[in-house]
Amino acid sequence: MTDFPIQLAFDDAVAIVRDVAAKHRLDTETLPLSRTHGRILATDVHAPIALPPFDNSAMDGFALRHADLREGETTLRLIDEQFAGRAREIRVGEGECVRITTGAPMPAGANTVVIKENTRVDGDRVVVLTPPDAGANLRREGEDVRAGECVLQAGKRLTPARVSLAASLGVPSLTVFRKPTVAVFSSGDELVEPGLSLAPGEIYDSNRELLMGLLRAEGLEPTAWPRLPDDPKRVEIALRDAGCAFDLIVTCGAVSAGEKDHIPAVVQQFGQVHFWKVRMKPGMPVLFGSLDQARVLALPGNPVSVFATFLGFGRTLIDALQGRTEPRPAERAQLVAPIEKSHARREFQRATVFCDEHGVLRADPNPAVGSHRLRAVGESNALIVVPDGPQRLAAGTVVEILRYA
Ligand SMILES: Nc1nc2c(c(=O)[nH]1)N[C@H]1C(S)=C(S)[C@@H](COP(=O)(O)OP(=O)(O)OC[C@H]3O[C@@H](n4cnc5c(N)ncnc54)[C@H](O)[C@@H]3O)O[C@H]1N2
Ligand code: MOO
Repeated sequence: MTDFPIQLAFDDAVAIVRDVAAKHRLDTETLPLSRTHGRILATDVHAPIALPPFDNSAMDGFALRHADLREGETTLRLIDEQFAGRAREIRVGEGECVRITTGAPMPAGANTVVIKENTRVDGDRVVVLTPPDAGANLRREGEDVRAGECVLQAGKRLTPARVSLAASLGVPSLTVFRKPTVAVFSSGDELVEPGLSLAPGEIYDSNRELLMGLLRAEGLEPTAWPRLPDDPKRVEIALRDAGCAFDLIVTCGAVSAGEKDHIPAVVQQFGQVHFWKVRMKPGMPVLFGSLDQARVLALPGNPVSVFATFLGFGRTLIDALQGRTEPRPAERAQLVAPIEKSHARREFQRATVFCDEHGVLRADPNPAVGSHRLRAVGESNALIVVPDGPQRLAAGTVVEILRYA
């Protein structure tokens, strides 16, 4: 008997990840706007000013009083000019107009802008060739944002558009959740650094680069720890060290049933296992736990399993630690070829997702079988999520996809 769930369903495992991470949500920090890109907002932002902050011209032309215009041509007297920049004290009176540029504040008295191309200028006379509609080419104060409105909500990811919205409101800094610090471990006596030569039985370490890249793609700055040998004491010391210093430990390998799979024992003995082994394929031996101040995501060593478990749990964990409440957009695509499976586990299959000529997103499954076959991951750009239970999915069936490229 264990005091943690084992062999649990994928959705139950995701729920545990979300729950545990929410309880260990990271603290907040206030940063200048330029450093908030990609971060999760921790407090709502209310607009300190309206947007636009004043009525202004949408075009280069002449500001005028619409009531002065007649059918056909109208000649107005050019009395001044107002360019984008500080507002001058100008008033447009009857039969008058003011030269104006895009973004310049509307002078008092004017309510319409005629674009330059619809005029003929002769000294201080401006002939309006065809009358614009009343209020044409104006951008009204507050039409985009009213002062005091909540424009950005806590829990949302700061995209470039959202950061620039804060900038347009004159907000110089934002309070965001801290990014988790991450230690990455690969483990196994068979692993060799690319560039060195292989002795019989050895392989190159590919998972470390895979994890470093996947974590960096999430906006994190992972630290690669020296590779772990298959030595229980060394595994214990390294993981416990990292547990004191990092928010998140991501390991790969040494988590299954082999004699050299030491990671579960260390987490169990010195920390807490939240679950071990999930009904998924590949990635079944995945473990989630806590060690000192860190959450531990221990991924199986097979490269494709690393991929499936990172996309399946890693992203959820990183989001929840950072207080993200805005869900990532769910994506679906139509199968190009049928998929059949007889086992009960949720399966993650490599596929190439593309948009066909009718604008329909389609997923072409990659026929490679085996969680060691990394090449097929590189040749694909998404994982198809094949639901729990035996399935016979015909071509054309709409399936969930997890895109990674
Ligand atoms: N008797 C059982 N055997 C296995 C089980 C099981 O339940 N009972 N599970 C299988 C499954 S499923 C997987 S997945 C693997 C996972 O095992 P581990 O997480 O303990 O990983 P390792 O044994 O250390 O390695 C598995 C495989 O991946 C290669 N590997 C490991 N690290 C790297 C790396 N950094 N770069 C490239 N390749 C790596 C390693 O050499 C092995 O070939 O266990 C099954 N066995
Ligand atoms: O499920 Mo393992 O993760 O087959 O490769």
